[in-house]
Amino acid sequence: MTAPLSSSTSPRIAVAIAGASGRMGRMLIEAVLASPDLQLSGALDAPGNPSLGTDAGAFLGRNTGVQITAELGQGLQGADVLIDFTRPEGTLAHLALAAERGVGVVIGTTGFSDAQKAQIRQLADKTPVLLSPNMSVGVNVTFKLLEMAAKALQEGGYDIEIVEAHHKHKVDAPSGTALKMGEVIAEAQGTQLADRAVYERFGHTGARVANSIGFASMRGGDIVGDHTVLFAGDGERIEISHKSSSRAGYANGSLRAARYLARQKAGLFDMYDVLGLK
Ligand SMILES: NC(=O)C1=CN([C@@H]2O[C@H](COP(=O)(O)OP(=O)(O)OC[C@H]3O[C@@H](n4cnc5c(N)ncnc54)[C@H](OP(=O)(O)O)[C@@H]3O)[C@@H](O)[C@H]2O)C=CC1
Ligand SMILES: O=C(O)C1=N[C@H](C(=O)O)C[C@H](O)C1
Repeated sequence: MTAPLSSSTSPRIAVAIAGASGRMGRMLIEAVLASPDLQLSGALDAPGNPSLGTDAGAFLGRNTGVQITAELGQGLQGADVLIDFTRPEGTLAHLALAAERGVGVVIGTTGFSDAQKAQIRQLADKTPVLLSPNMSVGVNVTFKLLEMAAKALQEGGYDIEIVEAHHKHKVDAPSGTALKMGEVIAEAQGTQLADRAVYERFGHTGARVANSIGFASMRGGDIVGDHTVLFAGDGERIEISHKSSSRAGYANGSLRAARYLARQKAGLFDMYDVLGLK
């Protein structure tokens, strides 16, 4: 299963990647292959994907000996941890088999419904699962800054707006990160995002609803991921922004999450656990 490293007594962590030919899948394969403590054990992609049957390292001109497959059992063979950046329905199918086999799952996929999140929580009773809409260290530190700002700015009538921009291929809006920012802020103020979120404005909207949290999404070109939270008061405004210029931060965070999950028993975790921010 996992081959020992020649220079170390610890066995390498066997990592499978789902969404292997996607934007994140490729970043993750490259990052795993560059990590001496990790071993690529499997690569999954969607049925019908043109990459099926090819070597997972072919896009790098490398032969890894791991073929991309749509057969879940084969993709999870020998894995300690699966890292999944696909779509909600794919992730849930992967997680169901991983939970049966006790394989840990790092979930980067966004766009889950509340019912799908409940299924993830249930399956996390059987295997360690880490769910985070953003694996980058910087974004998770930004969540903490927002927690502090939301508490400090609760009085004084500060209006809160969350603006995000992503590449033209992104299929969900608002981004998972923007929604999480809204949840963090609402919770820090002792409220629920569902009671405050305004996702659309068009036409004669009337004046801004007091205490609402507004969302706006832009899509275009190759923007990796920008998020800004605006706290707009009378006579001043505060903006807290994070901008990703590369997907490497997401991949590196995911590998840290995989190393963390490999040491856990069943349960649901997030990047605060990995980064010690709880
Ligand atoms: N948490 C984080 O830090 C980050 C999260 N994301 C999220 O990760 C996800 C993937 O993003 P990205 O890599 O840009 O997307 P891509 O579209 O580039 O890649 C998705 C991959 O998953 C495959 N796939 C799609 N549907 C299924 C399915 N039902 N079962 C199995 N495989 C499937 C796709 O195959 P095919 O093309 O054949 O459909 C493709 O190979 C998104 O939800 C995105 O929001 C992205 C970046 C960072
Ligand atoms: O689809 C993307 O690209 C990204 N998705 C995540 C999200 O929805 O928040 C994370 C990051 O912003 C990139």
